[in-house]
Amino acid sequence: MSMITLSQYLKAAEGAAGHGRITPELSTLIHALSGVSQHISAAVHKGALSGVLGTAGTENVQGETQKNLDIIANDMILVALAASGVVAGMASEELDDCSPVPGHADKPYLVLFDPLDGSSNIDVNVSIGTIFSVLPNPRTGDINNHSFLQPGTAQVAAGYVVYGPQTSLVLTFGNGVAAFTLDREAGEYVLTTPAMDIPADTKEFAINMSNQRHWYPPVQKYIAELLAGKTGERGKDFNMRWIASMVADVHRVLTRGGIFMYPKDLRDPNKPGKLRLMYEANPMSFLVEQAGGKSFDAAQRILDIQPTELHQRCAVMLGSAHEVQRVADYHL
Ligand SMILES: O=P(O)(O)OC[C@H]1O[C@](O)(COP(=O)(O)O)[C@@H](O)[C@@H]1O
Ligand SMILES: [Mg+2]
Ligand SMILES: [Mg+2]
Repeated sequence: MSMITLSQYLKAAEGAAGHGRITPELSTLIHALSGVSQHISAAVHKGALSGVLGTAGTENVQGETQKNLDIIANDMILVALAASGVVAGMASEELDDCSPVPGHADKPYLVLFDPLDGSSNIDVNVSIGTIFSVLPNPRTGDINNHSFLQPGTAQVAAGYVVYGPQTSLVLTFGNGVAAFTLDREAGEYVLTTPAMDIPADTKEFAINMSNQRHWYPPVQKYIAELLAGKTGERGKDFNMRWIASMVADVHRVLTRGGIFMYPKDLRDPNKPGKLRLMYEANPMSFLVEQAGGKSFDAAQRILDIQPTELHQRCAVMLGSAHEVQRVADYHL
């Protein structure tokens, strides 16, 4: 089997004709993310030996307790992307406001990221990840929070790295989805799945069942149908998985199909779901659609949402097309 490295893949994309073509600057940006993710992966791999576990004792803008690794990964990505020379500004789950790169307001790209997704899993040795979304710089002067408020359809690239039994990088430029596996000894990612493809049908769902009593009726109805199994109206048994790292749950969906849901619920009308639109839902929705799946908040396509705030939340239902369509129809 001839091996294609990430560098070779990016070179080929720079030289491609038409839709698959990427700019050399975008290639540089992905190289920077690939490099820093290898450092994060190495730290995660060493765990307690690298001193990255534990809680930092601070809170982020959403009032969530920060883990040491949340802050370490955030700082590493900020430094790497600023040094790439192609990024005008960044926004992160761990920063209240965006971080413009001084003197680079004219550079072509803005990047939003969740530096460490699945924080509750860091200390218990379960898969975690980094999620990123790349937007064009609107070049309207200085970079501020408003520069980032573009719908998901504007993304020029998106992806994630999952730090699991293997470290995998999954990437889209809007021309399909490719997955790479980190070869730790060689220090590079190698293409292992050139075209991820989510089957339209599935027998697997992912939702935090402990929130069941808070769900709205359409989600209650849909999940009840799945739980009824063979003797219910769906006529088949469904299995359930919930890793509680979106990146790992979505990686499973991209690998073998399934539906992943984090619905909004009745608890707090000012909190429309748990997941963040700009650096969780949008990049994952771009990947899922590019792999043939669907992604909705309730009944609206997530990529069409016009954001109004950097850290806004939204409901998420994504994955196998027929299942996502079915639960979306219950919301109409
Ligand atoms: O604890 P819960 O309610 O199951 O939530 C799990 C969800 O929260 C998240 O961990 C939020 O991400 P962060 O760790 O980046 O805050 C998602 O990855 C995951 O899907
Ligand atoms: Mg997250
Ligand atoms: Mg996070």
